[in-house]
Amino acid sequence: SSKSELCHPFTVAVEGNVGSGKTTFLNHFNKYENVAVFAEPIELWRDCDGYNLLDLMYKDPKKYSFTFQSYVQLTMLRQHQKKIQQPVKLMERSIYSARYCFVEKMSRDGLMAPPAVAVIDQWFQYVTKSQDTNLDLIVYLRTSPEVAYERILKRNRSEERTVPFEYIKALHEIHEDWLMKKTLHKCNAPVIVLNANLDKSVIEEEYQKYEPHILNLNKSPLRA
Ligand SMILES: Cc1cc2cn([C@H]3C[C@H](O)[C@@H](CO)O3)c(=O)nc2[nH]1
Repeated sequence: SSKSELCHPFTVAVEGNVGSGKTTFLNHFNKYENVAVFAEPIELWRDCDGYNLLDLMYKDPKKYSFTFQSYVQLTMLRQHQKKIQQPVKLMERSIYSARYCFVEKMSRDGLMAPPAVAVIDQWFQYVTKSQDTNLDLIVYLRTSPEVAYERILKRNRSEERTVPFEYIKALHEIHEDWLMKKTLHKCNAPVIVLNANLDKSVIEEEYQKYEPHILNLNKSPLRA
């Protein structure tokens, strides 16, 4: 592979609501040796120097949203910066969904005070301008909020037990604004949209449809 590939591999972020099937998607691509897969560093969020920041955030969002999202931004930066040998890097979410979806939501809900949002945003602006966090492709696992919520209940992650449907519905709308309507902030890369409502039994075909794009096999630009 050329030197340039080693500096900046073809970087794909899979984005989507909570419960949109990102882990299933990542597992499908784990089998390709040309792809380095980076799941969300949720275990770091559950144990930052012994503190489960994810649990603290859900239990007392007003008090811990800034703390949690500040750490999320750091851990996502580290994922963007990780050097790999493979030509393709596939990440679960990105520093962009951290800022544009989750910080956005907490700001709108008044769970993160404006001064805290300002500090997170200053860091976000500095980091995305001074580091190579560029994405070459976003894969949007698009679900209905109902399907996403159903999966959250089935998965039954302990920290998510108190998450109300309204939160998932609002996060869905924010993802739609960002990735479909493109009215929320600028979108940093071409977006391919998958129908992630499909059941696990048939969704592999949906993945296969886009494998050439995700594995960067077509050198031609994305067809509209
Ligand atoms: C980038 C990013 C991921 C992310 C996940 N989360 C929450 C949603 C899920 O309940 C859990 C795992 O994705 O963490 C969050 O609040 N803020 C986030 N920011």
